[in-house]
Amino acid sequence: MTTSSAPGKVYLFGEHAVVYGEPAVPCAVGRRARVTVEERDDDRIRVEAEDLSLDGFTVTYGDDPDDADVNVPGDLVAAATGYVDGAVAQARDAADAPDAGFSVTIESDIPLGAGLGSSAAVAVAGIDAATRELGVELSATELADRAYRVEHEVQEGQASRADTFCSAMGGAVRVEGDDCKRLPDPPDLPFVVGYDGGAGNTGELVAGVRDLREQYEFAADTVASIGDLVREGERALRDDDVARIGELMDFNHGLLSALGVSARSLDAMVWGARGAGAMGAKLTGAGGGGCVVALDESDATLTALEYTTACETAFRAELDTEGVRRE
Ligand SMILES: Nc1ncnc2c1ncn2[C@@H]1O[C@H](COP(=O)(O)OP(=O)(O)O)[C@@H](O)[C@H]1O
Ligand SMILES: C[C@@](O)(CCOP(=O)(O)O)CC(=O)O
Ligand SMILES: [Mg+2]
Repeated sequence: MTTSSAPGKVYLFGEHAVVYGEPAVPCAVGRRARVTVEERDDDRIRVEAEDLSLDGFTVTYGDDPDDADVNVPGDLVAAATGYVDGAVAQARDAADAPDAGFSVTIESDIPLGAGLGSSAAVAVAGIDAATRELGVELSATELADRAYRVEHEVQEGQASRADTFCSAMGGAVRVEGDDCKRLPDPPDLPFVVGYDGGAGNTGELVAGVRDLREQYEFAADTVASIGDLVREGERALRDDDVARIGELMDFNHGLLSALGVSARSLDAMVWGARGAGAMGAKLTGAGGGGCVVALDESDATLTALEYTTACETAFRAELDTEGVRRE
């Protein structure tokens, strides 16, 4: 039995635009997905995922999800288990063990589909645990690359390396196309997260931005402007200028909103945070519902979010310098 964990993340800047080759800066935070894998003596996969939105289920299946001995349609199971299936496929490939079967248990304190990168954390931790269970050790960069391929496939060919690289390496990272690196000395940022209790569908939201970008030149310009904003943000990070970082987060939220990926609940939380004096506030990740991230050293933003109707829970998040971890 082998267990690995990997962190979720918040985007300081650059989600969505990063899919089109602009830079982005995600930061790993101290909420993790833990994946435990045990090799089976048959070729089946059994997944226990209490947090999955199919009301918590246990499912056993072979190659065909329609065989699943669970009382829900095969395509629903396939959608919900896409990242786990992808992780298993990557591990089988890496270990040259195409018929390996696994019992997989997932425990996570990252809300699902909320922009905190639960999918990347599950993919990274899942590949690491499953390959180690088969006696193969991959480096963090190999894990990041294989987890990226999983996200790329599940998100139907539209994914960046940002979430998976950040989850595998930890810390604050910079991703631009295939060029991924850790930022050497990021400032200490007082992250506050507000969560509306909902979720957005990453694949659909990414497709919505792609369509707008194809339809309108000014939407393509908006994506390019996010790239300019991220480059300005990198200068602010180098200068430890937290006030400017916050101002740029506000601007980034506006540009994401123009691209149609915000939501009433996300806007309400952003304005709740700003009203409480946060240095900056924006949605994080794909949007549509889920989380916002704000910067505030004091407790004012946390308290204001707790009193914002749209907000289900609010919490502080610390930068997690550790990526994938062998438990
Ligand atoms: N605890 C978990 N157990 C099983 N699968 C999970 C878990 N957390 C995340 N996932 C997978 O990741 C998907 C959510 O990923 P995504 O839509 O990209 O949102 P995000 O990455 O922002 O959380 C879920 O539908 C599920 O397939
Ligand atoms: C919208 C996007 O930039 C980030 C998605 O993040 P999340 O899955 O919502 O946590 C997509 C991507 O980079 O693959
Ligand atoms: Mg995701």
